[in-house]
Amino acid sequence: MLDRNESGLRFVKMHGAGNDFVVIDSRGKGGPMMTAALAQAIGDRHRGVGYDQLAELHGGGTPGLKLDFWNSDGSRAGACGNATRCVADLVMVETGADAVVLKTARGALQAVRDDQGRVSVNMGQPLLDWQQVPLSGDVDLTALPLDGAPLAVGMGNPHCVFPVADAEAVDLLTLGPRYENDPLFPEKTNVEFISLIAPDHLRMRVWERGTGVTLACGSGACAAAVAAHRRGLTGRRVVIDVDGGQLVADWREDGVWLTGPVAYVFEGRLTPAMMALA
Ligand SMILES: N[C@H](CCC[C@H](N)C(=O)O)C(=O)O
Repeated sequence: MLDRNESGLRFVKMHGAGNDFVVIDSRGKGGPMMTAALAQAIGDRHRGVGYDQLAELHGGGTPGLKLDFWNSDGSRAGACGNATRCVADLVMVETGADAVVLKTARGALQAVRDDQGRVSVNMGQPLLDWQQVPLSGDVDLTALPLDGAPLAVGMGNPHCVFPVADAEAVDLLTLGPRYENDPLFPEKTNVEFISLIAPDHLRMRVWERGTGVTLACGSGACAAAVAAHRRGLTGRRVVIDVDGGQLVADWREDGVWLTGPVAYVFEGRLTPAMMALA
């Protein structure tokens, strides 16, 4: 057991609309320390802390703050909109600023806080070429025998978005893993089912690559907004009802802006026994 004087690796548990994160601060420590084995151990909801994504903040100074993402199965994620919003809030609280730039595999992402305490991040322009999503070839997904004629959208990570009549009725536990692992997606994919509530309002349920069913997915919300707009279902700005709350995705000239709530849950320290699993 850790006593009060013993040091351990500190973390903060946060969530954005129920999409939950362990945030590890490795600033000023000579680089990131996370390994796939440790990420997986911390991600275990029974033997570890449990999370949808782990976000490790590192770097700082002139090169800037950097953010890496891990899924609970120990795989890496190139983008995570909700964790970016949460960590941006954490940094803004610390600095007193109301804007911050975080460098991710997706690029340098700009985040701002509004007067209701919600945090927005510019997730960049969607990647729509098959090589960039990526898909395994130049295939027209609408011609495939996949239910609901999906659209593939890259947001720094792959998404397969199925517009369906009723997202509520979808068997997520069967269809999610089926499409996640379809050979059409060489890096696997996140899977979203969306249905139209109004031209500025969608319902979305999500199966995340490397994690499973989650209560919300920020990059998925961006991909859903892009897919729905391209299908002619919605305008460029949509409110998206997810299992854990509401997100807003707004496809602007400078990229897809994702807005939503952030919440702090607890702080903790990982024991040496957990760290030994690294
Ligand atoms: N929850 C995240 C996305 C995680 C994506 C991850 N599951 C992947 O492998 O791409 C979000 O808010 O954008």
